[in-house]
Amino acid sequence: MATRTTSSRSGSSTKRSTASSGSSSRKKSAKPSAAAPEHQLAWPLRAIRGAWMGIGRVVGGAFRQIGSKVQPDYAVRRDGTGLFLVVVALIVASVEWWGLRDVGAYGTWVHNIVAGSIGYMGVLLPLVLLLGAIRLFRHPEQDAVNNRVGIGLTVGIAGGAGMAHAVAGIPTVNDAVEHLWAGGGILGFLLTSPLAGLISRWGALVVMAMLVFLSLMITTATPLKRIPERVRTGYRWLLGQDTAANESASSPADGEHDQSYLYDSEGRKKKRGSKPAKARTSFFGRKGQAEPPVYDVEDAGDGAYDTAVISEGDRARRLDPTQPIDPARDSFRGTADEPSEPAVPPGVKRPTAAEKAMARVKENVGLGSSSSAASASTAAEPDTEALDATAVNRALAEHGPNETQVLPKAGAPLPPIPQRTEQLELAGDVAYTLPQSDFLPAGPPAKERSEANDAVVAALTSTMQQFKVDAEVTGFSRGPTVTRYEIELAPGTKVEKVTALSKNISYAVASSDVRILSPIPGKSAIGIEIPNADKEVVALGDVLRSNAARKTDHPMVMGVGKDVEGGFVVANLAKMPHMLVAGATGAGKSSFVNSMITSILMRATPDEVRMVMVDPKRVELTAYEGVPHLITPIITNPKKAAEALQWVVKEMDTRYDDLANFGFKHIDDFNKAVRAGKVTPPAGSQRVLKAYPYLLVIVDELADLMMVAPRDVEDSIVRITQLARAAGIHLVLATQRPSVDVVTGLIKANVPSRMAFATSSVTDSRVVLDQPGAEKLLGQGDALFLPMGASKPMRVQGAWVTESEIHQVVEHVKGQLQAVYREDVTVEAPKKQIDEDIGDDLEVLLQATELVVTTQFGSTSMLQRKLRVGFAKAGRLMDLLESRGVVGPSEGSKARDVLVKPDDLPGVLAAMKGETPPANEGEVSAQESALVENANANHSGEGQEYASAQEYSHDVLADEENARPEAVDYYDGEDSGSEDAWNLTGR
Ligand SMILES: Nc1ncnc2c1ncn2[C@@H]1O[C@H](COP(=O)(O)OP(=O)(O)OP(=O)(O)O)[C@@H](O)[C@H]1O
Repeated sequence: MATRTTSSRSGSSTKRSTASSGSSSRKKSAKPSAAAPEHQLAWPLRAIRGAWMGIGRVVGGAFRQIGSKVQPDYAVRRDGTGLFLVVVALIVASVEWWGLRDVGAYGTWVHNIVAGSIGYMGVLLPLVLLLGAIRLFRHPEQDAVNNRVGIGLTVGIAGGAGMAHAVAGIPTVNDAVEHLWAGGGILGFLLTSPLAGLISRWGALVVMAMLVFLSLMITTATPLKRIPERVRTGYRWLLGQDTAANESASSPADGEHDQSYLYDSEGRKKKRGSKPAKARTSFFGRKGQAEPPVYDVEDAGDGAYDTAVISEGDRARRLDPTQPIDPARDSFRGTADEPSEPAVPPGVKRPTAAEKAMARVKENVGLGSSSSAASASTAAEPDTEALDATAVNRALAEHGPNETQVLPKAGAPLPPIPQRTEQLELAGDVAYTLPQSDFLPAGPPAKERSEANDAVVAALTSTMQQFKVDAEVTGFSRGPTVTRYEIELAPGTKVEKVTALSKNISYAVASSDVRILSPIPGKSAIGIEIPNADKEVVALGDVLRSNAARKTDHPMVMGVGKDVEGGFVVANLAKMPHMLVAGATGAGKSSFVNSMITSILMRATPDEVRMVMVDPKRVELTAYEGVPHLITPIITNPKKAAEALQWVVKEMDTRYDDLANFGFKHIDDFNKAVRAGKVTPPAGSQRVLKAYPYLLVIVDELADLMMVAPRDVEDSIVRITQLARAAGIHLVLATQRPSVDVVTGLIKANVPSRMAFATSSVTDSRVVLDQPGAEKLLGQGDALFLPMGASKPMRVQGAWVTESEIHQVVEHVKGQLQAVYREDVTVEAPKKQIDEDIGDDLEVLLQATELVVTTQFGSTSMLQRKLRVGFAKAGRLMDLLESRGVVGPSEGSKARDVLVKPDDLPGVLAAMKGETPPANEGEVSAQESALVENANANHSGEGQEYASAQEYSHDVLADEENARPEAVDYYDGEDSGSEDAWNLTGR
C-alpha cells in the first residue's frame, strides 16, 4: 500500500534518514536532490520559496494535528504541494461557493477556467483538492495510496463532468459558452459527444455513471466482490461502530482478499500468485482452500524430492510497536467472536528510537497504520483512512501468519488427517481405518510476537547504533524455537559490518547461539537467528493437519516440524529417497523418528507401507512392537539387523526383476498398472499380482550396526540406497555418532537427504551436512533439514509426539490387525563359501587386498604398518594374496608386483567373499579369468593352488547361475524355484 518512509532513527538528520532505509529509500533519496538547484535560484525566488515552504509547514502541521496526530518524517513531507492544493481549493471555492464570480476579472477568470474545463464539477473541485492536500500533509510517504486516490478522484471528476454534460443535453462548442459551462465543460464535451454519436446521449450518461462508479472503486480500493462489505463498514461507521474490528472480522470471513490493491514496499502493485486464505477462522476446511506458498525443492515430476514448506514467501513479522503484545491478538485471523484488537488510546507512549525503526516497517508492506491506528483515524478521515484500515487488514492477512497457525478452540472437533477416499482392503477382507485425528491433539497456539522479540529488536537496533552501522531491523519472523530478525543495510553499508558484530549481538541479546544468514536466501536482507526465550512445542497433530500435509494423500508423507518463519514443514519420504538423521545424544533424533513412524501410522495402511525397524538401543521403538505395518519384529540385535539389511537387498532385487520383466521404471507405475488390472502374469504362472507396498527401513542407531559388521552393513546400505528408490524401498538411518567411521563416504554419497540435530562438534556437522551449522543448534528438536536437491539447509523445529499419543495410535492400529511377520528376514544368510585357507582372516584379507590394489604396492611391511598386524600375519596375508593372483611372486626385498587393477577390485573382493561380484557378467568373467590367469602364472605347477583359483571361477559362475532362475521367472513362465516377490513382503 505504501512506500516505506525514509525516516531513520529518531532525531537523525535528513541525510542520515535518507541513507538509512534500504532499497526503497534509494528511490526516496532522490527527492532531496531534486531540490539541488535551489542555490542557483535568484534570492527573491529563494525567499518566496522559503516563505511558501514555511507556510506549508504551518498549514501541514495544522492538518496533521487533526484527529489522530501523525508525524511523517521530514525527508518525505510534501507540505509545499499540499499548500498549493489548499490555495487552489480556496480560490475555486471563493468563486464557485462563495459568490465571488461576479467580482471583477478575478471571478471571471477563475470561473472561466474552472467551469470552462469541467463545468459543474467545479463545485466539487475544492473538496477533491482538499482531500488531496490532506493526504499529502498527513501521509506523504504513502506514494502508492496517494497515487491511487489521485487517479480515482481524477477519474471521478471526468465521469462527473461527463454525466453533467449528458444531462445538459450534450451542448457543443458551437453553442453559447454558458451552455458548455453549464454541463461538463470542455472535458464533459470531449468525453460525451463521441459517445453520444455512437450510443445516444443516455448511453453516454450510463457510461459516465460507470466511470464515476469505477472512480469510487479505485479511490476506496474496493474490488467488486467486497462492495457489500464496504457498504456494511460504511454503515457501521455511520452508526459509530468499530469499523476496524468489524472489518478485520469480516475480511477473512469472506475469504477473498483483494488481489489488486496491495502494494509492495516499492509501492508497486503486488501480484498475488495464489489466492490467500479462504477462511482463516478455520484452517481445517475443505480442499481447495487457500494454500500457503509451496516451495518445491525439486520438481517431483522426475521423482526427485518434493516437500511442501509453508511460508516460503515474505512472512516476516513486520514490526509494529503500537500493537499490544497478545498471542491471540490477530483479529485478521480471528473470527467474529474473537475479540478484536483494542485500539491504542490517544496519548499512548510514543515509541522509542528502536520502535520508530520498527514502525516504519509496517508501511513497507501496506501496514501503513496498525489496525488500531487505522480505526482511530477512521473517524477523523473516513474517506482516506478507512481505506488504510481495510488495506491493513488485507495486508495483515497477507503478511501475517498462515491460517494454519490458528489452532482450534478447546473442545472444538479436530479435523481429520488426510485419508484416501478408497480404503484399501487388506487380506482377509479387513476394512482398515486409519487412526482418528484426535489421537494427536492440537498444540498450544503459536505466538507471532512476544515481549522477548521486542526486547531483541531493541537490543539489535541499539547495537547497530552503538557501532555506527547504518542498518535497521526491518522485521522478524518468529518460529517455535528461534526468531529470524531481518536487517536491511543502507546503501553503501557493507554486509561485513553486521556479520562482524556477531559477538556483540550475542552479548547484547545474551545468547551464545546466534546464527547470521547473509543474505536470507531470496532476499536482500541479513537474517539473524536468535533463540526465543519462550520456546514453543510443535505438535505433530498440527503439522499433519496443516495445509501442506493435507495437500497430498501420499502415504509416505511425514510431519517434519515448523520452519523459522512458523510455516509447517512436511516431507515425502518416498521422494527423499533416503535420509540420514544425526545429532548428539538428547538432540531429538528419536523424537523425530517417532514423529516419522507415527505420521506413517496415521496416514498409511499396512497395504501401503511396510516397515522394518532396527533399534539396537532396545528402548526407542518398542512402543511400535506388533503394529501390522511391521514385516518383522523390531530388530534389536545388530547382527540380525545386518542380516535384515541383506534381506532388504534381496527384496529390492526381486522388485527390480518384476519391474524389468513387466516393463516398468518405478514401483508406483507397476502398482498403478496392477491396480488397474493392466498387468497379467505370464501364462501358466500361478502368481496373483498385487501392488507392492513401500518399504521403509528405519535404523535407529547406525553406529551399533557398523561396529558389528561394518563391511556387510555398508555394502547392503550402499546397494539399497543406490537402487532402492525405484523399488519403493527407503532407508532412514539415525545415528548419534556422525563420525566418518559410521557415516562412511560411501554411505554419505548415497543418502542424499539429511536431518541434522544439534551435534557436539563442527566436525560432526560437516559429516552430516557437509557444512558447519549443526553445532550451533539448540537441541530438543532444533534441526537443520537438508532435503535432497536443496543447496542450503532449512532450520526447523521437529514435530513432537508424546508417548501417550503414540500409544493411542498404536493401540488403534494393532486393534484392527495383527502383525504377520515374515520368518526369513532375520534368518542368517547361508554361509558363503569361503576358502579354508582364509579361515577367520577374511576381514583382514579383504582390507589387505584393498590396500594393495588401491596403492598398487605389494609390500609386506606396508601391510604390517597399516593393518597393525605382526610380521607373520602380514606374510601369510601376502601369501594368500599371491595365491589369489592379486600380487606376483616374492622378489626378495623388493615390493611385489600388483596384478589387479583398482577397477577390478570389487570383483576380486566379492570373489574372496564367495559372493556374486557386483558387475555385469562380462566384466565378472573378465575379472575372474584375469585372477585365474594371475594365479596360474604365480603358481604354475602348484596343483592345489591352481584348483583353488579355478574354484573362484567356478563359484562365481555357479552363483550367477543360481541367481538366474529368479530373474527369468516371468520370461519362461515358470514359477518353480523362484520366490514370489509378493510373498517376500509377507502378504
Ligand atoms: N521436537 C521436539 N520438541 C520438543 N522437545 C523435544 C523435541 N525433540 C526432543 N525433545 C526433547 O529432548 C529430549 C531428548 O530427545 P530424544 O530422546 O529424541 O533425543 P535423542 O537425540 O534421540 O537422544 P538419544 O540419542 O540419547 O536417544 C526429549 O526427551 C524431549 O524432552
